[in-house]
Amino acid sequence: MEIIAISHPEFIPHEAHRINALFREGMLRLHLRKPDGNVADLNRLLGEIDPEFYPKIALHTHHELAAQFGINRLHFPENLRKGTPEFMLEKLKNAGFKLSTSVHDISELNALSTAFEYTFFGPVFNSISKKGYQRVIHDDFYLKNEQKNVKVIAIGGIAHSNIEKIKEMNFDGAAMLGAIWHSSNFQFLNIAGGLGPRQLKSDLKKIEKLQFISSQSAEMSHLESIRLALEAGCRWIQLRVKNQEEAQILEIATAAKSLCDSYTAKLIINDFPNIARSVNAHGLHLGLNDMPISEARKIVGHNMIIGGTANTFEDILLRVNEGADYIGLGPFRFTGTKQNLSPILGLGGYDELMQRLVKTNIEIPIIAIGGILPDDIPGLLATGLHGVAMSSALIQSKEPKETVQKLDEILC
Ligand SMILES: Cc1ncc(COP(=O)(O)OP(=O)(O)O)c(N)n1
Ligand SMILES: Cc1ncsc1CCOP(=O)(O)O
Ligand SMILES: [Mg+2]
Repeated sequence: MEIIAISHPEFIPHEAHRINALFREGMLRLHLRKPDGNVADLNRLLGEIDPEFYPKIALHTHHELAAQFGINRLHFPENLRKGTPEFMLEKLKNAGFKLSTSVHDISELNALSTAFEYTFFGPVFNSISKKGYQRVIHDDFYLKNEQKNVKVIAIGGIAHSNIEKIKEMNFDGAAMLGAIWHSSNFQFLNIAGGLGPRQLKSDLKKIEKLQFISSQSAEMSHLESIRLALEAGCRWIQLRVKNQEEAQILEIATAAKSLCDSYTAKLIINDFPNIARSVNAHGLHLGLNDMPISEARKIVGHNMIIGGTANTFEDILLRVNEGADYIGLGPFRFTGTKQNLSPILGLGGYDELMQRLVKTNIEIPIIAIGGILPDDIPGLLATGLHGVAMSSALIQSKEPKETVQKLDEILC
């Protein structure tokens, strides 16, 4: 659940100072919306905002200021969107701009260009700041995943007290205006209800550092391997069932979900978006030969983690563009757990790829996978990656609890 702030529509006293303070308190994104503001006043305000926050600002008007301030987020209000040809939006996206827009008619949501990262939709409640701006949905409204082409952020009358309702309605985030600027308390974390935006996002999309991959053998079923990992202390589990009917996998997934729930562990389903959705899993993992991530999003929604496999730098770029939340990069070395392995990367391969990511400013959690042993982890972490996924090393460990404890210490 993302919380986005929208500026006061007029220029207000000490505005830059307030904006800087809100960013320092944890605000992640500000939409600078001054519908009647002239370019000189907007220029002055931007000049007074701390440049470290420019990457978190989206411009609603006077997009020509973006280059001068190094701003890469552009918002297209409804009329501007309708007057901008698709090729222009694509061109901006390909040039590295993050685009957003606003929609007021729900039927337009699933026809939106995927050049947009997200859209505002509303008013979902009666507006706090705009008198007479009445809500367009009812209390029992539910936004179906099939209705969305891009992330949908609720707008209009959003306050701390109704954020839970917004989550229940299946919005991907909420945009606040009146609750911020009409509040006597300018502490952003208080306004968002003690749930800072970082925390709200991290609750749902936090990427853990140790993922256990289930496996089946003559001695152990998938569910038994998952129980072993949970008992050992692992709290991020991937159910990876091969060569079984989907109906049977759904049955195993349902049992895996309640097992994980009883240990407050997160469950990722490998390969099957519909099963991930049916069992309300925490996430889904897709390989390069599985359904594209952008298509799977339409099934599982934007609140579910989707991991994508990569073996090369080009694969990583593809996964990032598709909207993956983490990358399973591998294999590190040969493993019998998976058939048809991609080329082995070894430590040198990870080192090279991680350096290329830093050089190109790409930030996405990278999870190493494939034949990893506990002693490999310090070297892997030194390349800058986020965590590891393991199967056989945990299943074959003589003391799984001690092994997970040791891994947690290294990975924390
Ligand atoms: C964390 C993680 N990374 C990579 C994979 C491999 O996925 P894929 O390439 O689709 O191969 P299969 O696992 O489906 O055989 C993964 N499962 N998890
Ligand atoms: C699913 C997968 N993808 C690449 S290697 C691998 C298997 C990981 O298991 P192990 O840790 O036993 O090698
Ligand atoms: Mg797969």
